Amino acid sequence: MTRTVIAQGTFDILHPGHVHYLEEAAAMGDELIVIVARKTNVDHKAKPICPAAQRRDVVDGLEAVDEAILGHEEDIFVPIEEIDPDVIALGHDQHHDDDAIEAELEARGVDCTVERASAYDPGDDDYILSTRLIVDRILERRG
Ligand SMILES: Cc1cc2nc3c(=O)[nH]c(=O)nc-3n(C[C@H](O)[C@H](O)[C@H](O)COP(=O)(O)O)c2cc1C
Ligand SMILES: Nc1ncnc2c1ncn2[C@@H]1O[C@H](COP(=O)(O)OP(=O)(O)OP(=O)(O)O)[C@@H](O)[C@H]1O
Repeated sequence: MTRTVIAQGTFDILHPGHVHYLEEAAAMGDELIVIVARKTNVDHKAKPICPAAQRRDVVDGLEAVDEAILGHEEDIFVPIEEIDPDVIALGHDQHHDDDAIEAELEARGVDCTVERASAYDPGDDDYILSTRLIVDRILERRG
């Protein structure tokens, strides 16, 4: 049986931290589906610069990813119910609470484990491993 893994995030300006996260998530199963967040659901930080369809298309092009889809606008558990995954891979710094997600999955009858991916360590202090920090650097150098 195919073991399906879900990863999720904004993926506005891609960097090697994203690649690491998605490769680690893919290694948790046989198939990786990525849910790309809608702008309306990005409310804990600055809104993404790139349109949702563009962010989805770039993530979809990564080797580790079998399919990238746009998230639901209102209820983030609707795609999860439809896909019925075996694993949800949370990013190392994703603000979601593991226990709260597990409780919601149980309430909706989705039998799925929740795992945390690790932070990427490239062994090089020059790497910029955050969309926000890339934007800050652009403004500093080109603004
Ligand atoms: C299990 C799970 C499912 C999600 N599904 C959706 C979704 O359907 N639509 C959406 O806009 N955001 C969804 N999100 C939320 C975003 O992927 C994301 O966590 C947040 O909006 C952006 O923050 P981040 O990039 O810092 O993680 C989901 C998050 C989790 C943990
Ligand atoms: N350096 C990193 N190492 C491992 N995973 C990462 C790293 N950066 C981002 N991720 C993961 O990639 C997913 C999507 O990240 P997101 O789109 O929020 O980018 P971000 O660079 O963390 O954004 P920002 O810095 O603007 O908050 C999240 O699950 C996040 O944990």
